[in-house]
Amino acid sequence: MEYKKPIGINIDLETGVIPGAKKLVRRLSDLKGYFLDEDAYNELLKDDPVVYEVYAVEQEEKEGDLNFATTVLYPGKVGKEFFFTKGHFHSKADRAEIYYGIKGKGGMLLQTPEGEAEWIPMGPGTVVYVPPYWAHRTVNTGDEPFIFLAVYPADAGHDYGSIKDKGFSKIVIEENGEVKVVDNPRWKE
Ligand SMILES: O=P(O)(O)OC[C@H]1O[C@H](O)[C@H](O)[C@@H](O)[C@@H]1O
Ligand SMILES: [Fe+2]
Repeated sequence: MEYKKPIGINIDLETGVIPGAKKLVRRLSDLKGYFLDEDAYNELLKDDPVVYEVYAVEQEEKEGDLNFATTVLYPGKVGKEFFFTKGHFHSKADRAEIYYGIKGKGGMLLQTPEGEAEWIPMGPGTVVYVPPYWAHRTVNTGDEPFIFLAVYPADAGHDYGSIKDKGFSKIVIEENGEVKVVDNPRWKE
């Protein structure tokens, strides 16, 4: 039997960087069609800001193994809508996930395949259990980077399809200086 080497690694709690991890950068241009306000999107696209970065330590897609990743989700808005991650179901839909808030302020939108949504506010120290079958998207509702850790089965995979096409049934916006979770006017059943 060949055993893998254990890993012990320090996350930089200020920047979210995991040394040696694979880095993924998502800019606004990678999120075409995701935000409601297309005029605001196109205006901001001139600068094409980085919306989030992911530092992932991933294993082969095998049952029983675990991946982990930090995400640095930058503050910002497209119109009234706060910056968010794309959001996904797992390709193996029954795979669960754990998130742990490290820095900044935000939350998670979760949604069943039938479109029932939940909002869980997150800050440093918040643990979120994402049950099997729930799509999940994180949102930065603050004015500094929102940084968190996620631990997920190595064979979970990402299924972006239906969220890309239909979005979430709720959106997270700023109105009169307040964070509000409201119905998505463009939500399609
Ligand atoms: O893949 P997104 O929905 O864009 O979210 C960005 C990333 O957030 C977390 O770090 C998850 O652990 C990753 O699996 C995911 O890729
Ligand atoms: Fe996930």
